[in-house]
Amino acid sequence: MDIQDHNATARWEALGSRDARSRGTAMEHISQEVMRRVESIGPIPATVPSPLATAGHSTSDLNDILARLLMMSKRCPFDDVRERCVWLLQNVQDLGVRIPRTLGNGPSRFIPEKEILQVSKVDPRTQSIFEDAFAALGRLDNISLVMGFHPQYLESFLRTQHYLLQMDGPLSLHYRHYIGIMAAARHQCSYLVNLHVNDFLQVGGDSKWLNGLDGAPQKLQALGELNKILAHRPWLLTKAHIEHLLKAEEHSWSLAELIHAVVLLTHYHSLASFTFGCGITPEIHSNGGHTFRPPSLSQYCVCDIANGNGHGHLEERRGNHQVSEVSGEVEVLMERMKQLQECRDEEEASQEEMATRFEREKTESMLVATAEDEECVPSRDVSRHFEDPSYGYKDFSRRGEHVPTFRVQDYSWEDHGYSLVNRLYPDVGQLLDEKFQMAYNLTYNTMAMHKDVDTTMLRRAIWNYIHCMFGIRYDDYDYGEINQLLDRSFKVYIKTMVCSPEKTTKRMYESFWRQFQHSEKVHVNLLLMEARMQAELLYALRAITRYMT
Ligand SMILES: CC(C)C[C@H](N)C(=O)O
Repeated sequence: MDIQDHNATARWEALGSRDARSRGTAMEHISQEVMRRVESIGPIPATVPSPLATAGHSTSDLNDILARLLMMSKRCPFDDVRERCVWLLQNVQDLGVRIPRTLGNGPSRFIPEKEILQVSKVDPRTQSIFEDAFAALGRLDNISLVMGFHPQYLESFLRTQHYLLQMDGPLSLHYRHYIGIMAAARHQCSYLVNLHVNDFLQVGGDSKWLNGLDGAPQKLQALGELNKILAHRPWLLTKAHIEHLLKAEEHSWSLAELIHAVVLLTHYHSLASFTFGCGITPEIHSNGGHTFRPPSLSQYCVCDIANGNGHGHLEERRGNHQVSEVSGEVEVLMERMKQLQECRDEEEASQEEMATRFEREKTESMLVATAEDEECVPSRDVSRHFEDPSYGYKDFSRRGEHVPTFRVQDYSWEDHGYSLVNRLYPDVGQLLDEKFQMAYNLTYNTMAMHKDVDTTMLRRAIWNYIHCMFGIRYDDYDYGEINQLLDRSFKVYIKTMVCSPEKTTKRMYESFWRQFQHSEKVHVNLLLMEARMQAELLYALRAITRYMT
């Protein structure tokens, strides 16, 4: 059974059906084919180092199937399918074939697996969100599992993503996934690149395009420039860039197509931020998610070690020591919030003073160092084909760069961006708006162990700080608050995660907000991701509006 084979694919997809009978039939077919395939290879003693290597070409298909079964046995939200997959893997193993096991410890390198929701133990609402996600894409990915800390948000996120990728829209399906690949590759996010390479091939995309942007149609090649600017310096976008895409004679984009592309690009840039910010691990069934080797070998991935992520235990121990040093951190922060609240009512700074505070914060944010100097291991996956040597990442260091100020009074999401998107790509403006609001307003009124706290001020500071890094200014916000509420290590994390997400390390994740819950750090990631997406969108939409008028 070839995994790309159409019938086979349909059968895997049927495992996501809500109807238990269809799932049962699909599972029956899969079981028979797996067993047939195993028998055709013949019983292989488990002592042979790579048991399937001797059996030639067909083994890689079998390996893929086994990896997929392993993924299903852990991640399928339907109990019956999970149980059958475990049973099937056991049977295959009994025949003397080595089955894969998962590498790593769950969906995130930063968050212990036991703290993340288990598909088998969720409340009914989350269960149904997981089932929908599974039915739509035939998987429940690690991103969704980690977002599962915030089911309300997850629902809105998945609804939007489903609409952008699978529902009626200006762009064809393979274009959508290809644009996702281009965007994720800008940040060397092999996790997202791998996911969408699979999807791209599944919807009939041409594998030649995967050799790099040169292999893709000119129309997509032309999007490369927009992709780069949006990802790294969106304030440089002008109407000339838009005109270039819309007026290219043969390979031109329609306005509606361009909006679709822009939304996809910004969605995947910011999702790459989330992926690195939460240390999302490779999916079980893709490269790096499982291994056929026995335990003890390949404990660490070389790249983890190089990134300072290989010393889990050591860091944990060190972490415990630090807890005593930082106790009180939350209380100090809460005290500051209280004071700011009180002062707010007293003094009003002048307009000039407010503008100066913004400029100061913006300039300072440029100077916050990311992990630029740390060695970064070049990734060896498909994303390297998309790199453009003329646009090295070093060039994108924002240190000391002048970013012009963008006044929300002149162009805002609510008054301008939203309606432009809705006009050209119906419903998407609405979906994005709901998602932004969801992220912006989400609160449980908690701060670490404290309950009944109004965290508005803190969440506002985070959102506005990200927009400030992009030069976006709200006239009525006092940027002096940011310095009171966000400390240095938090700013380093934010800057890295937003500007060069691939450089986020476990150490950075651990060194900010040490007393907060993991769910709160994921919450922070949602704010960062959505604020970044909105900032990029604002620049792109403003350029489009300027072109149109
Ligand atoms: C990001 C956190 C400060 C959010 C906080 N736990 C809340 O419920 O509002």
